[in-house]
Amino acid sequence: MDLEQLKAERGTKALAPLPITERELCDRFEQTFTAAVNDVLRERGLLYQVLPAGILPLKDEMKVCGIAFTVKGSKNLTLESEMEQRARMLEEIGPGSVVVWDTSGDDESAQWGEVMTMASQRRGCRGAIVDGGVRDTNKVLEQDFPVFCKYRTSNGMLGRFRMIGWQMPIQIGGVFIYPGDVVFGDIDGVIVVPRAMAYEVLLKAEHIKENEKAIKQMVLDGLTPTEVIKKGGYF
Ligand SMILES: O=C([O-])CC(=O)C(=O)O
Ligand SMILES: [Mg+2]
Repeated sequence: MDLEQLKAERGTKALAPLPITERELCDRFEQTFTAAVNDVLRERGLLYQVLPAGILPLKDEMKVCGIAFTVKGSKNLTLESEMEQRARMLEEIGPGSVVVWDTSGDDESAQWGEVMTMASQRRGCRGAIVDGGVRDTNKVLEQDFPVFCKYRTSNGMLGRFRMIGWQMPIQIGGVFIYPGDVVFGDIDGVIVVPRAMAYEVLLKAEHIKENEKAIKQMVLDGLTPTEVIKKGGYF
């Protein structure tokens, strides 16, 4: 076993350079849709980039793309320095990020709420994706901040759950997420695009969006599904 090789593979990698700014990249992804991005990743043989289907937006209209700021935690009854630790995490969130929570499968606590929304939004955060819970839901909704979660609960995480760390590799369902990856969520759920291929995937997703306009026009023009396929269309 080559431990050094494994460490290099799993460790936090230097961020792969992008040919456009992160902001433009994420804004342009948000003009596409997750199904298009999914089709591009499928062509590359990446079939498992989607977070578990139960992680959905608080509102159907919510859409977010951002740079993954990863957080990991688990059920834990200890309280010592929990608030200070959480404050440190929130203060490290950078502009353009989306906070992504690996909760080790938690099913009872809220890892996100009203005040965390306010604090992270002030730091330029674009949204939060939680494989866990959200509370203060009405107050989060008022802030027009996209949040994707598995459930809603009044259970604050203090004394029930705590962070193990942040900006580390995480795993949600079968998906590995590294800090700096591109995460994109809409009404169909959340997909993770490895950073090194993000620009290329964006261009292809934009192409799919354009191409599907022509396919939809064929259907509107009265072509049968068989005729659509013969003309290069698909569903
Ligand atoms: O500790 C929590 O559960 C989060 C919370 O209520 C908030 O951010 O307002
Ligand atoms: Mg609160």
